[in-house]
Amino acid sequence: MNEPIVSVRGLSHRYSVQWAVRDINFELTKNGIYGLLGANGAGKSTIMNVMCGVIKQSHGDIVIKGINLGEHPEKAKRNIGFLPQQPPLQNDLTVEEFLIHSANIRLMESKKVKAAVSEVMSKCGISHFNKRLIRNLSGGYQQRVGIAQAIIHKPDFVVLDEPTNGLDPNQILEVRGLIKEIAEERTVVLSTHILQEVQALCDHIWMINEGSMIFSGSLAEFDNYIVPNTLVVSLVASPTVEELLAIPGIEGVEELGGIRYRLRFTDAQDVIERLVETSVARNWRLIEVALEKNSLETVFAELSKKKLK
Ligand SMILES: Nc1ncnc2c1ncn2[C@@H]1O[C@H](COP(=O)(O)OP(=O)(O)OP(=O)(O)O)[C@@H](O)[C@H]1O
Repeated sequence: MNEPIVSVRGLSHRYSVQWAVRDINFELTKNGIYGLLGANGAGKSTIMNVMCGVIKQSHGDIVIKGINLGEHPEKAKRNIGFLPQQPPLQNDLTVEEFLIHSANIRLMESKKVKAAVSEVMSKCGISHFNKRLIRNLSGGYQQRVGIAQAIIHKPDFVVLDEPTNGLDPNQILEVRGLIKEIAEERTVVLSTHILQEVQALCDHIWMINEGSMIFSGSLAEFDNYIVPNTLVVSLVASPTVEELLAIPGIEGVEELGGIRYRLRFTDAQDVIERLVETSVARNWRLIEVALEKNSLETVFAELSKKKLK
């Protein structure tokens, strides 16, 4: 197996008495977009700040491309690009001046700075604003500058804390497009509290609740993690609610109007078989059976109540 780009081992952090993050573990070996999903205050920014060496964790290790961040911060940080929740922009500088400043902070070789600034402005679609003061850019373009400063030194690992927060719908689409491009050649971890964001962008999801990781998997796994427990049926003969409730395994019936019903059950396979048998025996004329898929919102609400085993 390849050397992991990032390993997070037993990461815990507390600011004062309360633990903000408890025992987070993961390893990333492939490029792509990894989404850290959680409600406000779940612990996302804490994890990101620790992974980027902005705050020092109470316990655990962060290893970036084989380099322990706690032991060799300067060396490890050469491989990390970070866009914090509050982008570190300097409003009185032009885009170009600010990116030169960012390259210098990253200790880039001075002869490489000019080309790197030009390349990153082109990549982020901000070349035409090179001489504009950052304060005079729209929110979407400011965010592009924030992303540009995060990748100017060509890190393999890029961390973006709520990168589309506060942007309008068009800006969100543009910034998401840019993130996808960046992830083609890098490992990107982003945080969000918006389910649609992970759906639109991420190859892998972690869900954080009250500082603990409660889910880790693909979007499809996330969506299917909670097995559906309702189905919708159409019965031409319109049986009564009591008749349907009499079928073993059906725990609730909701009339949807006309000949349609929503049935809540415990075991899908058994219930469907019994329903078909009963329908044939009583001539109910079953013409539709559809399992209802959980919406991501439902999964989110359910997972928030669970803890990862
Ligand atoms: N500097 C700090 N001092 C004390 N407590 C803090 C500090 N920063 C965060 N916390 C607390 O740690 C917990 C996790 O916060 P964190 O900012 O990591 O969550 P988050 O998921 O990023 O939320 P948000 O999306 O609102 O930023 C919260 O209870 C928060 O109040």
